[in-house]
Amino acid sequence: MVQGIEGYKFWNWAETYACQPELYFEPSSVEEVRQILELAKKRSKRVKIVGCGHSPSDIVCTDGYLIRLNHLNKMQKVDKEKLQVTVEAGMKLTDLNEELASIGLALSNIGAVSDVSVAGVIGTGTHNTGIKHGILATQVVSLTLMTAAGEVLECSESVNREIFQAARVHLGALGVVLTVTIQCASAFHVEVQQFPQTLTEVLNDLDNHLQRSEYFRFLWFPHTDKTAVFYGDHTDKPIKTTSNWLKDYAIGYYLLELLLWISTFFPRMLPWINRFFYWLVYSAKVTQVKRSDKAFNFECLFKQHVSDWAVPIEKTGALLRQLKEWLDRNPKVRAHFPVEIRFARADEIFLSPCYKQDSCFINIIMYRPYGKEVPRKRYWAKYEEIMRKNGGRPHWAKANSCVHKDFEEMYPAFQNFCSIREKLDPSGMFLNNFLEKAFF
Ligand SMILES: Cc1cc2nc3c(=O)[nH]c(=O)nc-3n(C[C@H](O)[C@H](O)[C@H](O)COP(=O)(O)OP(=O)(O)OC[C@H]3O[C@@H](n4cnc5c(N)ncnc54)[C@H](O)[C@@H]3O)c2cc1C
Ligand SMILES: O=C1O[C@H]([C@@H](O)CO)C(O)=C1O
Repeated sequence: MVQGIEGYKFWNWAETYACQPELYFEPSSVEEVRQILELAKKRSKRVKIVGCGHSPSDIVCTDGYLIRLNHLNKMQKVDKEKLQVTVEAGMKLTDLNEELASIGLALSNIGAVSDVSVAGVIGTGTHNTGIKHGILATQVVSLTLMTAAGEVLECSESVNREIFQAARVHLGALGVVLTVTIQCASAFHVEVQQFPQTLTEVLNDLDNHLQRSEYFRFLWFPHTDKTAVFYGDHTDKPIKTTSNWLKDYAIGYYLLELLLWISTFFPRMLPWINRFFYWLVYSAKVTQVKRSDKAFNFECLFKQHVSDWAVPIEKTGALLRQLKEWLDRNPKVRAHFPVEIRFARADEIFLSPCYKQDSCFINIIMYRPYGKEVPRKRYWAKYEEIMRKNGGRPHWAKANSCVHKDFEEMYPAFQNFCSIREKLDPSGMFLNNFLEKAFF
C-alpha cells in the first residue's frame, strides 16, 4: 500500500492558491490508486488529483487526500495507422511533444505552456487558437476513468458516450482519469508571422484574419490602441527562429518585472510601460518558423492572475471596444498588457466553454512582480460584467465569481454533467470548495 505523506503543502504555479492536504500520495500503479480511493472511502475522506498545478484557481485544493499521478506518465500505445497515441494521465505535454516528434507525430494544437499534464490540461477546457480547431479536449478520442467505487470505465464516442461527453472536460469531478487516447497529426512546422495593427484595424478586418490564418490570434495593449497580430500556418519551410536573449529576457522579462514593480508605487507609469514595451518588443514585423509545439508555446513570464472567458465569436469586436472605452473613461484603473484574444471552434462537450458555439477567448492578466499583488478588483469586476452580459463562459481553470445558477444558465448541458457526476461519485469524494460552488 502506497504511503501518504503528511504535512505536504500544495501551491499552484502562480502561487496564488495553496492547500494542506491531510495526506499526499504519488502512486506508482493503477492498483495503488485504487487502494488510495478505498482508504479514502473507508475514512470518508475527499480526494483531489493534481496534474502539474498550473490552474490559476483553487480547483485542485483540498484538505483531504491529494494524489499526483507523476509516476503514471508513460506512453502506452501508438497507432501509426490512425495517428493516435494512448498515454497515461500524468504524462506532461513537454514529454509527449518530444515522444511524438521522435515518431513523426504532433498534437494539432496546444496552449501557451507544455509543463502541464494530459489529464489536467483537457480537464479544464484548455485551448489555444484557430477557428478551425476546438479546445484541446476535442483531440481526445477516448479515455479511461476510475470511479470513486474503484471501477475503471472506458469512455469514447461509442462506449459510455454520455460519460465521454462529460469526462473530456471533467473538472476533476468525475473520478481519476488513468489514460487518454489522443488524435494526433503528422509532425509539422508552423510559420509564425507577427505584425502590428491598431485595434480598430484588427476588429474591422476580423473575419478576413480568421480566414487567412489557421492559428490567428492577437494581443491588445491596454491604455493604447495597439495590437500585435500573430498568424500561424502549416509550412514546409525549415526552422528559422529569431530568439534574442537580450530582448526576450533581459528586457522582456527582467526589466519588465522591475518596471511593473516600480509602477506599484507610481501607477501613472503603467500606461507608459505598456506603450514602451509595445514599441520596443511587439511593434516589429517578425517571421519565424518553428516546430508546431514550440510555435504554440510562449514565454508566460512571472506569477500572475488571469481571467479568460469565452464569448460568442460574433461579439468579439463589441466587447473589446467596450472594455477599451471603459478603461479610457477610468484612467485610474490600470491594466497590465497584454489582453490575449484567441478563437476556438464549437464542440459537443458538455462543459466546454465552446459548447455549441464558435468562440473568442478574451484573456486578461495582472502580473505579480516579485510576488507583489497589484490592484485589479475594478478591472476584473468590469471585465466579468461585460463577459456575463454577453453570453460569456469563464475558463474552468481560472478563478471567477460565478456560482451554480450562473453555470446552469451558461451551459445547456449542465444538468447532463451533474447527473453523471452524481452517478459516478454519489458520496462526493472528488468534490472540493471550487466544485461545490459550481454544483450546489
Ligand atoms: C503559465 C500558464 C499558461 C497557461 N496557458 C494556457 C493557455 O494557453 N490556454 C489555456 O486555455 N489555459 C492555459 N493555462 C491554464 C492551464 O492550461 C490549465 O490550468 C490546465 O488545467 C493546467 O494543467 P495541469 O496539469 O497543471 O492541471 P492542474 O491544474 O493540476 O489540474 C487541473 C484540473 O484537472 C484535474 N486533474 C488533473 N489530473 C487529473 C486526473 N488524472 N484525473 C482526474 N482529474 C485530474 C484537477 O483535479 C483539476 O481539477 C495556463 C496556465 C499557466 C499557469
Ligand atoms: O493562463 C494563461 O496564461 C497564459 C498567458 O496569460 C500568459 O501567462 C495564457 O495564454 C493563459 O491562458
